[in-house]
Amino acid sequence: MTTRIKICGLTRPEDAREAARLGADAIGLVFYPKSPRNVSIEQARAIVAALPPFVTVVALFVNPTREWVDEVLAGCAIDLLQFHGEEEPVFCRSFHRPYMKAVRVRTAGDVLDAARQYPDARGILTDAFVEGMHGGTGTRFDWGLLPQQLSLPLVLSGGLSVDNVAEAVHEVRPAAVDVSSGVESSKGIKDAALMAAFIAGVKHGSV
Ligand SMILES: O=C(O)c1ccccc1N[C@@H]1O[C@H](COP(=O)(O)O)[C@@H](O)[C@H]1O
Repeated sequence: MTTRIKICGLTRPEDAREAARLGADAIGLVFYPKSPRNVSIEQARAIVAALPPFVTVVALFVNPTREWVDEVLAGCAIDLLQFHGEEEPVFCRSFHRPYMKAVRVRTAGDVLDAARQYPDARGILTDAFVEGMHGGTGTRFDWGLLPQQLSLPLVLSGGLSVDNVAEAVHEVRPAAVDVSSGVESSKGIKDAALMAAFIAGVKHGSV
């Protein structure tokens, strides 16, 4: 199976265009005001308009209100929701859109528990646990905590970079990888050379 690639935390149309040109399957837009990568609906619309067809647009939220998710969905062409906080399953599914649930991994049971709790999610995204932060920290976690088998597709994230992504893909065999910090020159600004090397690393690790 091809390992799909999501580049998250874009804030500029030109970075989205470049990510797609290089072969990213999905891009992520952060709708979380506390993030340095937060975008407005207007910014998001401009980013989405820069994309060619067949690139999945993911909207990332952390404990949003229903009204905020509805406003984003009404204002911008979103394909998939990514919930990164403590959102309940009933909330995640209530938008009638495909969604992923993120889990910040501390114990071997965390990912299995999440798959049991969110059986209708399109995937479980695993991130590092960093006290007081919800994600996008550039921190990796112990991949040995991940289950060998999971009922849902596993999206590996958390501190992935050009230096470790081939090893990560080779070792974990995730359905997809998600990266933000590891391909940035500064927060929210993606580096074309790093994105290219990251995507090459995924391909290298997949063989
Ligand atoms: O990118 C952010 O600022 C962010 C904020 C709050 C929650 C999640 C966030 N990003 C996601 O975190 C993971 C790991 O990112 P990194 O590669 O370690 O920087 C990834 O899924 C991002 O989409």
